[in-house]
Amino acid sequence: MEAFISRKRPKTSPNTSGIQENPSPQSKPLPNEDEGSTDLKLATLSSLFPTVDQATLLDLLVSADGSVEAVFDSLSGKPEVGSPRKRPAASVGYQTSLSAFRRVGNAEPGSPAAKRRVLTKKGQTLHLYTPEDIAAHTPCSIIHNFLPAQEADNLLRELLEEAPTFERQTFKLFDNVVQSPHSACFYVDSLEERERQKTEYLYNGSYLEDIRQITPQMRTVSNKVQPAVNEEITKRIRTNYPDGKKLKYQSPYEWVPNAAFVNCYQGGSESVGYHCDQLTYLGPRAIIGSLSLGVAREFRVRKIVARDDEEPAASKDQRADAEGQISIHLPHNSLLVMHAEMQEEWKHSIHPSSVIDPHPIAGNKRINVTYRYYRESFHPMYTPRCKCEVATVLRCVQRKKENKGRYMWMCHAGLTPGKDGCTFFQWAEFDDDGEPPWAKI
Ligand SMILES: O=C(O)CCC(=O)C(=O)O
Ligand SMILES: [Fe+2]
Repeated sequence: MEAFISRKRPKTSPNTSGIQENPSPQSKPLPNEDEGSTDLKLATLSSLFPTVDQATLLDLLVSADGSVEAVFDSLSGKPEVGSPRKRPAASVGYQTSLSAFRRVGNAEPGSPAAKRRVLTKKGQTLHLYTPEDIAAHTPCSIIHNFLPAQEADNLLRELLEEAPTFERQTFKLFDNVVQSPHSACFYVDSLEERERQKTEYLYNGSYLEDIRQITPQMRTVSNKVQPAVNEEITKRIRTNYPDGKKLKYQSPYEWVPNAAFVNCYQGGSESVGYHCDQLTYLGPRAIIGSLSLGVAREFRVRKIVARDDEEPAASKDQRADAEGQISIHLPHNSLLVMHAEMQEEWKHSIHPSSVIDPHPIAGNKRINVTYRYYRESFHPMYTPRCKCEVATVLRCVQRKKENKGRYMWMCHAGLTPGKDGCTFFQWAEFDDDGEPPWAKI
């Protein structure tokens, strides 16, 4: 079984704008290596169960790790698996929950142990659509149709007008200077903060020149994102974390968005590669609220696999693929919350796509607003400085088993194109709430 999920699915994006979507997207065929085998399996199952719709069969195939035999068993009346004929029709066209079909073994149904069963396999991609599946299998939660339709459309229109002046960020990757394969711009709450940002905060070793003040519409939306994200955080702690307690270093205080990166992806080829967001100004166990507008795209996540120092250096791809990846589908007007486990333990990306459904307002563009909480105690005037005389970056050890989860301050200048930087290194200490020692002084 090479791969089990086709990226094809019934075209079902909700049309919240009330405008007719273009029924014939101008899209190139997708060179999808998975397609043949999955389609063949679906066709086989369709011929065996002509009354069961294709979306249900695909759900079942996913939950059965691609085994036609297991799906056949399930549909032939095995007790663990609910009868798909009794399933209510999905109100929107997303995949209905996999959980109804999951065999939970000895774990209590719905318990974190049952939920956290690894569904992905080496080299494969598990596609998730429903809030239940996303919360159960990733460190994220999603709210579909987050804003009133008109408000989402208006914000999209406004940001589409701004987007042509956005720039591609440049950064240093090993010895090369590379450009991000999409454009972005940074927005902050006030003009004073804009000035502070321009002169005090480094990003990839440089000061940002184009920083804008959030628009009144962005502020209104931010005021709605704030309580929604806080509610999701509370829910996540209660249902997913050991003993229903926040994680060590996670802030117990309210999440207050005061800055936002707005990203624009024009066409399916624009993307962002696998990365973790910078914790330098957010602190450990940061939480991010990410609003998607326009064209629906795939947000892919994968867990970082730690390794021993003695282990022979496996190839990067081998390690990356060790647990497969998960694709979260982000439709227009969805709010994704990246929870406290995300930045330290997982990587995320926006996957390039050969096929997109044009959006009635945005055409081939996707706009994304990532709301962030810059914590005062992580202002660069407080954080350690290196020999280059600039504030350092905060990193978390992710791969080396020995120190996994420890934080460190490192020289920023090594990230600046044209600069080498120094070798400054200092372990970072925080209290249980993620506050640095100077916060108490
Ligand atoms: O476009 C997205 O949904 C994600 C963007 C992202 O990862 C970032 O801004 O750090
Ligand atoms: Fe990111």
